[in-house]
Amino acid sequence: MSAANSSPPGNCRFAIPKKGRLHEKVVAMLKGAGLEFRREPRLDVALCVGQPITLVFLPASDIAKYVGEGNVDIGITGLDVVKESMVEVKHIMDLGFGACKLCVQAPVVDKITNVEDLAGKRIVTSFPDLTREFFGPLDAKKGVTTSIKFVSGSVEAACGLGLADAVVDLVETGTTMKAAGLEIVADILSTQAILISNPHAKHGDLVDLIKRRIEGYITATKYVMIVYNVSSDLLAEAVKITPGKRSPTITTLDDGQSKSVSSLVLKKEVNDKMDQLHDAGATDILVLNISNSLM
Ligand SMILES: Nc1ncnc2c1ncn2[C@@H]1O[C@H](COP(=O)(O)OP(=O)(O)OP(=O)(O)O)[C@@H](O)[C@H]1O
Ligand SMILES: O=P(O)(O)OC[C@H]1O[C@H](OP(=O)(O)OP(=O)(O)O)[C@H](O)[C@@H]1O
Ligand SMILES: [Mg+2]
Repeated sequence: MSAANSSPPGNCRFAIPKKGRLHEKVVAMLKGAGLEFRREPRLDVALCVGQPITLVFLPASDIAKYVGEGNVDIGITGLDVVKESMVEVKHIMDLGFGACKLCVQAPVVDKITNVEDLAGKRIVTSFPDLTREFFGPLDAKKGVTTSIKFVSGSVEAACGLGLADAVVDLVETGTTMKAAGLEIVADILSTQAILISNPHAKHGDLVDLIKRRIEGYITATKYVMIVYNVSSDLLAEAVKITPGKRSPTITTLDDGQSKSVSSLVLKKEVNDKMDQLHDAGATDILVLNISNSLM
């Protein structure tokens, strides 16, 4: 690394995907978590503003290995990458994006319903170790050896090209699989983006700070604050609808008859909750976005 592309000694190193579909989501998440940075063009490291943290931009598929081997302290990548890398890392938290499944897929025309029928055949994949682990017991049972070949991308094309009888690859919407005339025969793993650290990471305090900041951001994006007024005799029913994350905040209005209630509600449930509160007699119902949180 050149001087401009190196991390100051003593900084916590934090690896994030340099491109691909996880990159933008991770950058938006770090910004929301108050981990601001300036990245110069073409440089793969950037210093965080106000924290001794160096961001290191790496291919998503390499990040688990860097974290596991201690070259960086903490990182974000897919669970699929972590499992395939077969390294020991600490799984700190799920991040709630980048969700997809790793699946065995075979041509629809072959009508394969039992994955055991593929044991002993030719599989092409970007996940050779997970594929070997999956087919190992099936091979042992049948006394055959499945051929597993690695390709780095465009995996689904392998069957059409006559290179494979089936593939193992990620399925998100299923569009790529269907376009290639394939269907799912078996699921191997459900994956999403996760935060990982080296089990012996030196920067425990900074790892905790990153975890706390990201947790706060995730909570803020998942919840909204609902505020409403309700007469004292209807309060108990209304509070059942909005019990909050811990418990609701209840204050008495100046009229002495009514209460004002504020409570955290899951964003995806807020419209139903508003309808239910209206039916329970609540008025002046407001929904407020949360920009950040620390629980
Ligand atoms: N539809 C998807 N296909 C592949 N990976 C996905 C998908 N959705 C989420 N992911 C996650 O994103 C991770 C990185 O995949 P992505 O394809 O973005 O990186 P990449 O392969 O480095 O980029 P590219 O394909 O542009 O070279 C995967 O390991 C997986 O955890
Ligand atoms: O179910 P879908 O929504 O269609 O997504 C799944 C596809 O996306 C990924 O490929 P990517 O776009 O990364 O291209 P690549 O094969 O070049 O890696 C993955 O390897 C699948 O091919
Ligand atoms: Mg890809």
